Amino acid sequence: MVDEVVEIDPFVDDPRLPEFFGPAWTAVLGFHELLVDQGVLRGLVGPREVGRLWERHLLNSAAVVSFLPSTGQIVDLGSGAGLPGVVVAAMLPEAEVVLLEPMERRTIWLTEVIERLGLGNAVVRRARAQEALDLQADAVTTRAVASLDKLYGWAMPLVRPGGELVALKGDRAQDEVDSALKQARRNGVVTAEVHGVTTLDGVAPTRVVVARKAGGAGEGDRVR
Ligand SMILES: C[S@@+](CC[C@H](N)C(=O)[O-])C[C@H]1O[C@@H](n2cnc3c(N)ncnc32)[C@H](O)[C@@H]1O
Repeated sequence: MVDEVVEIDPFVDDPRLPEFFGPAWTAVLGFHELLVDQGVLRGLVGPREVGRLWERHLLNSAAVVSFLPSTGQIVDLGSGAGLPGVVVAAMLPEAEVVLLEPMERRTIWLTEVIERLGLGNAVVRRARAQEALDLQADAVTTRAVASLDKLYGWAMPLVRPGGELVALKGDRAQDEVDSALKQARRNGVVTAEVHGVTTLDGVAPTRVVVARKAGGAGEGDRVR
């Protein structure tokens, strides 16, 4: 009789990881350890996710980084366990990353994580997006929070003119973009592009939606 099956993460000792994360490696590895140690216990990740933390969560989070500015303010809307925000803060040390999360229990975790990892460029803000309208970020990231039609209304008011929403999405990303055109226009989105991103060979590709807000130099004022 087997009580518990522990899935071994196939990427846990992958020698490509330190090179992929570069100077962020120590912090990202530390974040992985904290999630393994306390993530399930504190209700932040499901038990089955522990064996998939690298592929489904940490590398997946890293997929947004190439679409983000390296300086300025980035807001991670609905940060939860810190995905993708903590990974973004580790990989973009010159940017200020606001981990925006309404649930107190999760903000306590996020505060502990940034202290333990020494991420001086990250701050935690306890609020729903609709309550954080003073923010005017260069970019807003988000993963697993809501469908794009709802996200546009929550995220775009927090994006400065010419800034962008960078959303991790699944296989239906293009469908979401297509069915949220009205909400895109209403919220000042001028372009919405779906990018397929592969972080490491052997890791399932992910989709990133980049939606740019009107107001940048040389842009029209309607979604394409
Ligand atoms: C399913 S979790 C995803 C967490 C994390 N982004 C991830 O990918 O693991 C959704 C998170 O969004 C937060 N959330 C829900 N509605 C929100 C809102 N209106 N503004 C900001 N955060 C919100 C929830 O509290 C929760 O932590």
